[in-house]
Amino acid sequence: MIGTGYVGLVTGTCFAESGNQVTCLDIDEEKVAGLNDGVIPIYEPGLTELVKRNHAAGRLKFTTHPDGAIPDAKCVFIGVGTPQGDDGRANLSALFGCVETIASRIKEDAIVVIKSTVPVGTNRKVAAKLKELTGRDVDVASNPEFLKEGAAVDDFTKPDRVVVGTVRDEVTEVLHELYRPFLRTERPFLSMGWESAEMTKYVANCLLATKISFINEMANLCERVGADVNSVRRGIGHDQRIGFSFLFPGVGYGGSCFPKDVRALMAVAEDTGMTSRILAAVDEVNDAQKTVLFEKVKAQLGEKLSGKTIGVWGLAFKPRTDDIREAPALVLIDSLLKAGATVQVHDPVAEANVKAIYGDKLIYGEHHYDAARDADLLCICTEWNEFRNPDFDYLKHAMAAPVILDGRNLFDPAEMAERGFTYEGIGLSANG
Ligand SMILES: NC(=O)c1ccc[n+]([C@@H]2O[C@H](COP(=O)([O-])OP(=O)(O)OC[C@H]3O[C@@H](n4cnc5c(N)ncnc54)[C@H](O)[C@@H]3O)[C@@H](O)[C@H]2O)c1
Ligand SMILES: O=c1ccn([C@@H]2O[C@H](COP(=O)(O)OP(=O)(O)O[C@H]3O[C@H](CO)[C@@H](O)[C@H](O)[C@H]3O)[C@@H](O)[C@H]2O)c(=O)[nH]1
Repeated sequence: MIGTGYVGLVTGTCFAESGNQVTCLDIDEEKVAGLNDGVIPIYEPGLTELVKRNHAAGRLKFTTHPDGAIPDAKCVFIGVGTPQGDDGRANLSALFGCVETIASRIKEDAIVVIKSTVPVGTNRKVAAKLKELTGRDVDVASNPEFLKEGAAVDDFTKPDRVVVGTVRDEVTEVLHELYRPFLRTERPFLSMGWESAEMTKYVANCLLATKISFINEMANLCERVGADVNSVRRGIGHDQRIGFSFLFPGVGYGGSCFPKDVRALMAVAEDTGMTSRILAAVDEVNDAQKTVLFEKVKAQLGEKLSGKTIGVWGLAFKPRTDDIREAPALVLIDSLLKAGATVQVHDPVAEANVKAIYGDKLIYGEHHYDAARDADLLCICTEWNEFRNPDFDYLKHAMAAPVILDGRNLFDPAEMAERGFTYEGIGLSANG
């Protein structure tokens, strides 16, 4: 397994847990040294125990030396990052770097499996590159990953489906065998061509991102017309063609996947001479949604925020992760700091990652009540469970003014009014 990030470490560990011998290779020496000492570099529920158990059992190894990982492998998975490049396209330099590393070491009948999210056409290019470097046809398979951060182990071990793109049935069969332990509850193993597998990953993420931007736009409209988006959600969700999932309005989607994958698919379309107007709108609506809380802050406190103290609950792009990549909270924090506010923050696990960027520009509360203490206003950016049931009396007295702007709709506006708070969510209305 090349790459020990969210995808590589979870995949490698889960394959070890199902009895395979797995060696994880990464260029980050500190990360690998830590993993060999039982230090897990990311916060992901359930992962630490699994890594430690399989490492202790000798089924899971970590190395920075390609020779210690590749020559014996039957399958070489690539799970390195494919971040957004300057032009919006996926940057494949790490991935093709791996291809070079693999080519000189891979054994004759091994399969190279691309797990990273890659633009359509990449598997074909990797196969051509391997042929150029090795002088023979190396088996290449696309195996996109659909896990969500914060639920990664569960998603990997109980997938809704496994998708593989191959050009040879024998390769499909090896991968089916590998995934069989995770497909015991009749979950489908779907085999298709390279391009379809690559496209499946982007289409899944882009449809989910589209749902979020759609409901965010509708929530903003609800707010203007006095409707309540939660009532509307109930009104539409029971229609089985619509459903309830991924229709929670908020401060925009973040993370390392949706923003970059929407832009990467737009670039794929552009390369064919087509403009994806829907994806352009999804991206634009999301960027705008990340500014909604700041607009609400200004509506409450005015344009200039010097002398004002703002509390922020939640920094991670979603709960149960320490990942802050493209997190909406950071967009808000940047605007607050620029307007001169003193910003007090709290996140149950992502604070260290934020501190590494902002240092002493922010005040870090040990407890979420600390971030609200003496604040003129409190913003909620991530729906951590521990924020859902605060002691409202305590909070009201701890704050300089009882004003909450909730980017995740945790509370009921009518109840909040009764508790004596000025409270606004995203598309909520006291009219119900
Ligand atoms: N994070 C997710 O939830 C998720 C889910 C599904 C798919 N994906 C996709 O999976 C891929 C990986 O994402 P991630 O979030 O795990 O990334 P990540 O940034 O967390 O981890 C990538 C790892 O690869 C290592 N690396 C980079 N170049 C290397 C090289 N040449 N050799 C060995 N190691 C190298 C890095 O040191 C790092 O540890 C991306 O394409 C992403 O779009 C991510
Ligand atoms: O109704 C919703 C659902 C999600 N979000 C936001 O959307 C973002 C992404 O959330 P989620 O999808 O849960 O997290 P990721 O870990 O980014 O997972 C997505 O991206 C991964 C990487 O490609 C895929 O593998 C997963 O299937 C896909 O869900 C977060 O900022 C959420 O707050 C909303 O605003 N409203």
